[in-house]
Amino acid sequence: MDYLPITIKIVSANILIVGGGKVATHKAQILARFTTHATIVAPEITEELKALPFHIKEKTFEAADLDGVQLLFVCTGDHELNHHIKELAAERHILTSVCDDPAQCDFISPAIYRNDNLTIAVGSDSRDVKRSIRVRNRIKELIENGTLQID
Ligand SMILES: C[C@@]1(CC(=O)O)c2cc3[nH]c(cc4nc(cc5[nH]c(cc(n2)[C@H]1CCC(=O)O)[C@@](C)(CC(=O)O)[C@@H]5CCC(=O)O)C(CC(=O)O)=C4CCC(=O)O)c(CCC(=O)O)c3CC(=O)O
Ligand SMILES: NC(=O)C1=CN([C@@H]2O[C@H](COP(=O)(O)OP(=O)(O)OC[C@H]3O[C@@H](n4cnc5c(N)ncnc54)[C@H](O)[C@@H]3O)[C@@H](O)[C@H]2O)C=CC1
Repeated sequence: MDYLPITIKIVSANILIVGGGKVATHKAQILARFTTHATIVAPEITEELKALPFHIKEKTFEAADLDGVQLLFVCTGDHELNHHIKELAAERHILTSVCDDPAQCDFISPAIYRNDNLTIAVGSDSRDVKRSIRVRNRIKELIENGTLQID
């Protein structure tokens, strides 16, 4: 067990997503349910991502983009670049998640079901993300069809 499940107050945190493709978009869409305060940096950014209320920097990543960042999602499609960004972030003690390398993640994102203030977060210690999604979906279904009472 390498991961402690905690919930982090992010309302005024400086969050950066590097990458603007499919994965960055799904991370940003989930993040947008919790905050309007985040920055995206990538030379190519999807229209769905641009539609979110985040600060968009349409350019190649530079080390200076890490200035003041507290929580970092590294989501480019380039494995070597992701690794390099993680190293720069580690020097700056920034909590970092690397989308294509669980072993490099300081934190990992669970599959979330949220109902008002109740959050159910399912994780597999990064071992089996499809299982986490499956179990979250089952819990959601049981709650929404009334089989599992949460009140
Ligand atoms: C370790 C972790 C790190 C992290 O990203 O935090 C990680 C890593 C990887 N994911 C991969 C694949 C996919 N991940 C998703 C989706 C989600 N991934 C999420 C979490 C995590 N993913 C963390 C582990 C959590 C745990 O402990 O179980 C979710 C739950 C939460 C979120 O992203 O916020 C979110 C669901 C959101 C929702 O439904 O609400 C989909 C489906 C989709 O995209 O639709 C696919 C395609 C699957 C397919 O192949 O069908 C690959 C292989 C890439 C490859 O092989 O190329 C890696 C890398 C690897 O494992 O090596
Ligand atoms: N953690 C997760 O949940 C998942 C992770 N993955 C992994 O995520 C990785 C990314 O996949 P996609 O988003 O589909 O790739 P993609 O090709 O759609 O997007 C790549 C993004 O990286 C950006 N980029 C490239 N060079 C850059 C630079 N120098 N600076 C800043 N941004 C740069 C591009 O502009 C583009 O926006 C893959 O390696 C895949 O294995 C895939 C599915 C889910």
